[in-house]
Amino acid sequence: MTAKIAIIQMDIAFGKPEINRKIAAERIKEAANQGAELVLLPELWTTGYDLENFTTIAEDFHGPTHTLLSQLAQQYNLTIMGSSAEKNMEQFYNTLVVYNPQGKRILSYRKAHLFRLMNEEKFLQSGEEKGSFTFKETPVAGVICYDIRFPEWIRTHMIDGSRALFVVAEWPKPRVDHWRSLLISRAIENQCFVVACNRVGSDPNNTFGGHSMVIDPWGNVVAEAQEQEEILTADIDFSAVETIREQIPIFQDRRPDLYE
Ligand SMILES: NC(=O)CCC(=O)C(=O)O
Repeated sequence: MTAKIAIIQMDIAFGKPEINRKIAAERIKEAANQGAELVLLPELWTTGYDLENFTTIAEDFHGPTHTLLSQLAQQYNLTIMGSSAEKNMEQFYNTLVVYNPQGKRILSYRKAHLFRLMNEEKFLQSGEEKGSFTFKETPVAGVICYDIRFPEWIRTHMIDGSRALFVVAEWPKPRVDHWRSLLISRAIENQCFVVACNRVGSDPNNTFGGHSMVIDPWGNVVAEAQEQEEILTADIDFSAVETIREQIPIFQDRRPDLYE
């Protein structure tokens, strides 16, 4: 099973969902014209880290961001994913959603590991559920930014059979070497594709590093953006995962009796 993936590496207008929705809709159209079947938007792509204003700009699943994603997914026959500010019963979450080509929301994954350096724990609740879903009949998973520093969390998704890990992020430029190394490590140790979308530009507190990437299950970087806005595309062939898992059968050779 093969798929064309598009990563929308974009700047984000701080606390301005309407502007971000307009720009993202244009980029999604461009990606669709390039033949993309799955489009990845960054972490908190509608608001950025304007956490203090989440009381007014966060949305439930009936809000304009979700209506737009559902409509665009159907219009362009695409799967679309990205995280945004979720409001639920006066609680707030950083939530990754996936809309399928029928416009149905098939995943809502709340970020499990909140990042203190960007004050998430002061404003947000963390999630408890995994980010597993199915894309083109293939089990895959999605997580959010800081989550990639927790290999044990990623492994729980891979033990369930995932063939690809999708990551959305707002990862600051000073740690972009960590971003690259962590993503490559997650691909090698889990023998899966890693498809990762970071933002570019700045907010009042950080400058973000870009370097969105597609990595194959051997750990080769098959596509990588630089530090400007860009639509990065790649074709991925999920059968490569089986080939590598047969060559070095780590999932058979694990010793959970020693470490679980
Ligand atoms: N938005 C985030 O979770 C950032 C994570 C990060 O920068 C890190 O170094 O980890």
